Amino acid sequence: MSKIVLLRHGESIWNKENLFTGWYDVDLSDQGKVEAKRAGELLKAEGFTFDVAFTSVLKRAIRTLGMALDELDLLWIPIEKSWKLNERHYGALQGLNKAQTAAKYGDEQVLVWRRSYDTPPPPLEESDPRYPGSDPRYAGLTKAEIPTTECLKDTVARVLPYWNDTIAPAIKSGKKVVIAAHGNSLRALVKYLDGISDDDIVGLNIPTGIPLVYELDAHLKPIKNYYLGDQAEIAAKAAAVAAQGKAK
Ligand SMILES: O=C(O)[C@H](O)COP(=O)(O)O
Repeated sequence: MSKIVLLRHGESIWNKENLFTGWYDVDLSDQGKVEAKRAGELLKAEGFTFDVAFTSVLKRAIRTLGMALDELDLLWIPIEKSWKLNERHYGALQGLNKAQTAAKYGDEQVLVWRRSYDTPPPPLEESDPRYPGSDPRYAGLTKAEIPTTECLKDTVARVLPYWNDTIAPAIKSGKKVVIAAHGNSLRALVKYLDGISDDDIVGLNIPTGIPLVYELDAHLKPIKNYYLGDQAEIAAKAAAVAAQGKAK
């Protein structure tokens, strides 16, 4: 049996302001830093240790991982960063306020953009300053790999090969693994691990800064999964994520 930990970054400044973020590289809010430290404390209290860590190329996930590893005195372990663990690209919605977008287009439309499996948000033009094509961290990507928008299906299509080619072999070799990533790149992974249907994934919301433990069998099939911490508080945090896309 292997145990892995999935960790969504702590609250970011744009989470706090309720803005669609995607590939925008925003830092943690003060609350997000508290959450990241707390995640490390929880992992330490439960006796977790790690041999290798995987994260995205976005600072909110990298910083969360660093702060959690610092609590565990594991800042020295190898950290592999990949764009394949980035947040889902939010296309032309990036930078817009979620509640205001719902007030303009309706709660239902925003739910489709946020949570449907295969309907992407409106795309960016390549001339848009938000297009990631000239960002040096994506210099190694092919044109086809650089998104102008993504639905969850598109995110699964990059997260899953990274899981299969890089993360799963590390787990199978006996390494203890932590993955610090994002709400939707982790939804992509959880959908795959738990075999969640395209319809049911709409209802899955992952709270910020809470360690999600998966116990896996020898074939890396989940035996069980659970969040560390106060379960009522975690459920309230997940419900708050769901409510971010409502006009109110
Ligand atoms: O990119 C974002 O805005 C968030 O990290 C995830 O947003 P969502 O919960 O609206 O999909």
